[in-house]
Amino acid sequence: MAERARGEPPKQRTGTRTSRAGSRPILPGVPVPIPIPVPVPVPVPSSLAPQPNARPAPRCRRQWRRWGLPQDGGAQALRRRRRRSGGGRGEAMLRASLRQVSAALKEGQVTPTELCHKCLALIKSTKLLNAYITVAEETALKQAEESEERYRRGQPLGVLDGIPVAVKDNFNTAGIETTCASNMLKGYIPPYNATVVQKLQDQGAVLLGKTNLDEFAMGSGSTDGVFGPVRNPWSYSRQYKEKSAPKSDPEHEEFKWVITGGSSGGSAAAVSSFTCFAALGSDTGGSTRNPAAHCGVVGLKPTYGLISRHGLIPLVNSMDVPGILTRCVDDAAVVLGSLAGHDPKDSTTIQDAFQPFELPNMPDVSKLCIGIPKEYNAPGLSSEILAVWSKAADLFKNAGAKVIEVSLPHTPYSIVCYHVLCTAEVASNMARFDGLEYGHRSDVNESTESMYAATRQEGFNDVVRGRILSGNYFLLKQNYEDYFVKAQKVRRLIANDFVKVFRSGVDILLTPTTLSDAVPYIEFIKEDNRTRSTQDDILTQAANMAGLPAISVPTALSERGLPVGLQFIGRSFQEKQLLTVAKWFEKQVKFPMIQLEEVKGA
Ligand SMILES: NC(=O)C[C@H](N)C(=O)O
Repeated sequence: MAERARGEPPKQRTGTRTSRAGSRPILPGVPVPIPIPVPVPVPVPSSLAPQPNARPAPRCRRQWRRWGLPQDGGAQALRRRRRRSGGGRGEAMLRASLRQVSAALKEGQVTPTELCHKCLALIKSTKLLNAYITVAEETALKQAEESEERYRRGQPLGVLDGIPVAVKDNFNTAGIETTCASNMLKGYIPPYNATVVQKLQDQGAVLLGKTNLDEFAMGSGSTDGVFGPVRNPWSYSRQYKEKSAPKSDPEHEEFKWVITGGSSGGSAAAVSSFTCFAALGSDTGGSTRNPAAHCGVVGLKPTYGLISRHGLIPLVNSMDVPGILTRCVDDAAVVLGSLAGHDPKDSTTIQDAFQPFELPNMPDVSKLCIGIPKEYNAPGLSSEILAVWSKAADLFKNAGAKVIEVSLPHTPYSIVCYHVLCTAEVASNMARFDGLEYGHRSDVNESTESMYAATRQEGFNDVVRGRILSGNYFLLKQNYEDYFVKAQKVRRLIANDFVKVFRSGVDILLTPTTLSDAVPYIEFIKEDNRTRSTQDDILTQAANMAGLPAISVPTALSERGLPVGLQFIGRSFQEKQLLTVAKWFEKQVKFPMIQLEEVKGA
């Protein structure tokens, strides 16, 4: 039976409603004006050093050390790492990439059970991060033993055989509690696996547990779940502590830590803190890419329809996709290969079988056209992120790619449009939680109506109830045309913007993922985090409304010593091209991983 690791209860939010920009409240229904981009001179973060000759980075020991990328499938490099780290079996493995650890498992350098024990121990010692809601220790060890048996007997192996993974707690897992971080579903043990969970297990993955999130994935902070907020592992990094952790704030000592972003913050923190090698998130308006950017990991949102949603507890059916969080782009390609393809249980999935692909070792971007959408220089974008973005564009130019400014003119409407469509679908999706079919049922029983009302009052937090209220308002007969139908039309315009740009010859769009680096929790709860969340999604929502694939790649460390990610958006079902460009970029920027010792001290 699954054992739970839970954090403190959510803290009360206080304070006034202001936007991140500090001055510009964003009201539903009011389109956001786009400012003329003003170039601001800012220091270039050192981890994004200019690369005048954009040759692919040499595949040398130094590069491997920084990135942990495999040179020989990874086994040889892992042996070296183990020697350097004093020979601790498993310990050095934790920082390895999924591909490296897979090679090490095949070479017998480590066994699935050793690896599983190491991950479980690290989950315990990093409990403060609150990344996991449920740690499925028994199930994980059983799966690891089964995998070990397959290795021992020389049986056919899956691509993820013996590799510890984690899954966001809004995917159904047979026999393991699935809560959506909500009182409504506490204690719910699904009788079946989501298709993606089943596919992970079919490939031999070891499921360590279920990761924390905002209630029903509504939010961009991972602060709004019933099991408490998730802490960003980078809060404990040397860089952050030296550069910006508030020095004296005894009253709020425990809130120096920064948020992970969300809503898949638990998954991002789990991958970033080395407790698993890959994790599933979900992405409806940016919930995989946003926390990936804040936690310094790769976050892939695939094309809508490429991966089955069956068993993912729905938020916005027309936009939800399972997301993939890994430590490098190559790993994201491996996980994508094991999840993608038609599912008879989800009629929105592609009909064709998906051909898993390997990314080229030396990606070449010199023949590509990279589009820089000017509207993504949105209100509230920090000057530091603007600088990282423009530096990244220079990298592509220096590599011989054509880099042009493009316009996606309807982007400013995406927040409003998303708000109407999201809440309308939320209102309809949440109707099933009525105290009869699933989850919580109130003791109030004077009448059916009072039971319904009390169940939903006790079961949902105010973010969820707020969205249900807005959604029902937009769906009222007298409002439907003015809001829902109009938003559908705007969604089409937003999608058409992308079509036009890609038809004009642009291969990939390059944008920031978030408006700023992660903020301390204490600051986050002082402001109205819903306004902040809404704003934060402006750079990611449009890809969901257009159904396009997008990936956030960790790029630089901010002045405060926190990760900054950039986003690439590709054409529908062109994941191979998208990931190839992302891999090239990843090799150029050499983003530093956090140290295992720093995380352990969390
Ligand atoms: N899962 C998501 O992408 C949700 C999105 N951040 C929202 O609050 O609607």
